[in-house]
Amino acid sequence: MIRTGERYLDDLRDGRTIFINGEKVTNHVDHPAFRNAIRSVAKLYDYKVEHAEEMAFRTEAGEQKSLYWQLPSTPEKLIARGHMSYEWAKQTVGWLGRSPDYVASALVGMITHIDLFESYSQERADALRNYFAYVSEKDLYLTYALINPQGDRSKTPGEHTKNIYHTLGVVEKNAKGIIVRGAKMLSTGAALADEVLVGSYKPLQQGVDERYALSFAMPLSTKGIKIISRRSYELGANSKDYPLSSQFDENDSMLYFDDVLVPWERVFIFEDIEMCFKQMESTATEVMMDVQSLARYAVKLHFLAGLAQVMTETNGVCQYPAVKESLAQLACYAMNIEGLFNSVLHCPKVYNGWYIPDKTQLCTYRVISQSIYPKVLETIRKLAGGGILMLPSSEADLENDEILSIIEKTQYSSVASPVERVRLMKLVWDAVGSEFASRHHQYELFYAGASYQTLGQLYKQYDWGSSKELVDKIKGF
Ligand SMILES: Cc1cc2nc3c(=O)[nH]c(=O)nc-3n(C[C@H](O)[C@H](O)[C@H](O)COP(=O)(O)OP(=O)(O)OC[C@H]3O[C@@H](n4cnc5c(N)ncnc54)[C@H](O)[C@@H]3O)c2cc1C
Repeated sequence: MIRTGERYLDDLRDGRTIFINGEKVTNHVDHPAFRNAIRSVAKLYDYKVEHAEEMAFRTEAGEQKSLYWQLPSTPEKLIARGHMSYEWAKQTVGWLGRSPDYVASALVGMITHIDLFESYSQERADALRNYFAYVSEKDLYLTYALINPQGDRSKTPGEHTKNIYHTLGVVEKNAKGIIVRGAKMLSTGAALADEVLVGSYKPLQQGVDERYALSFAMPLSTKGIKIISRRSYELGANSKDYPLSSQFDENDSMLYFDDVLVPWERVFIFEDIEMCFKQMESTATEVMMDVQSLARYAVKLHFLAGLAQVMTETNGVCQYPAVKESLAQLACYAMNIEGLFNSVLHCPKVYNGWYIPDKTQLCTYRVISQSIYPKVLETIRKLAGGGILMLPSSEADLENDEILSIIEKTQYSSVASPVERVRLMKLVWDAVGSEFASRHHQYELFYAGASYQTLGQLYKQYDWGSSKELVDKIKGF
């Protein structure tokens, strides 16, 4: 089936344990801290149903499924899923990092490498295959939690001797499954998704850290899973004052597992450090997710370039050569990423008959995206000047006749009305200066790993041999 927005909202009323602002929330779907972002996701589901021709496929059994569950058995299928992510990203103008196609793609990347899981354990591979069939059939929305809480980064989790369950680990195993306890650092979308996929992606030490070397998936409503939400940016955010925060705050939460039973049929890796590493490094997990990231990031950069252009038109500065250069720089960043997106879709590598995006190109994307984003923000801030602060405190000011009359006299633009100008500048602030914007800055810098990691991956992946051959060629003359 392909899920509708309504079905998603109904399913999400699952009684999960979620805390925010000192409160245990009972109905998070309608709670003012989460409800708008949840409805933005519901709209994505509806958009997909309305565009099922391009966003869904039929299985051999004739069943209709969302396109992000389709395995890339032909080059066209890889291209189609990339275009689907791009279309979806356009619906949120690139501000929802973890739309449901993100972690679904990670699972697809594991299934294309199911042989690796089979060589590790037939039972665990069967669990993964059955889980994939289940979530794709129900069209569930997954988040993931890979990274361990920082604690002391000079130590591995097992060396946190004051509390070895600071990090999520196994307490015991029994005939039914495993009992796990401890935290995962962040799970973006934990308030929005149905289930969480857990993995481990920080160095673990053989003989010390086996209890943390796990991968499994569970519904977020499972007894014992406690979702500790960060501050909500949509809470109290008027859509006119905060047009992005109020709709697309996808939330990041710490997940605490308070002695949670994970049945064996949901365990994909058990106490195996090498396999945890391979799950991310030797499958298509990351590269399949990265296709969604690239699509979203390209759309976001196009949006930001467009926003800067409209802002400079409104301020009457867009004709200055220096301003045009800054705008061209923004267009250049957007086109650079757009080009990489197209290249990734059209230059796959073949593995076991699957068309897999090229890892070197995607490692390059991660590095470039981290270095571009701060520059984009700085460019827009420099173009903005003080106009993004010379603004009424809130929409309420526009409803006060005395203040409105002053706003109408002072928010001058040759191309926009005073109120249009206020609304535009509020949008710019929400994109580059608000707490939501700041969180996005941090997201783009870290969601794919810290820069020492992304650069390290690219260093490992790059074809140094071919580069050196070029050097040898010229050395010979
Ligand atoms: C907004 C946001 C959303 C996120 N969502 C998710 C999510 O949904 N799921 C998930 O699993 N994770 C998520 N993350 C976590 C993200 O994957 C991590 O932030 C990232 O992997 C980096 O790990 P860290 O934060 O522990 O930083 P650390 O590893 O602690 O690194 C922080 C800094 O310390 C220094 N440093 C640390 N170790 C080294 C070293 N060995 N060598 C050199 N320098 C070092 C570097 O300066 C580095 O930038 C999210 C993060 C953010 C910011």
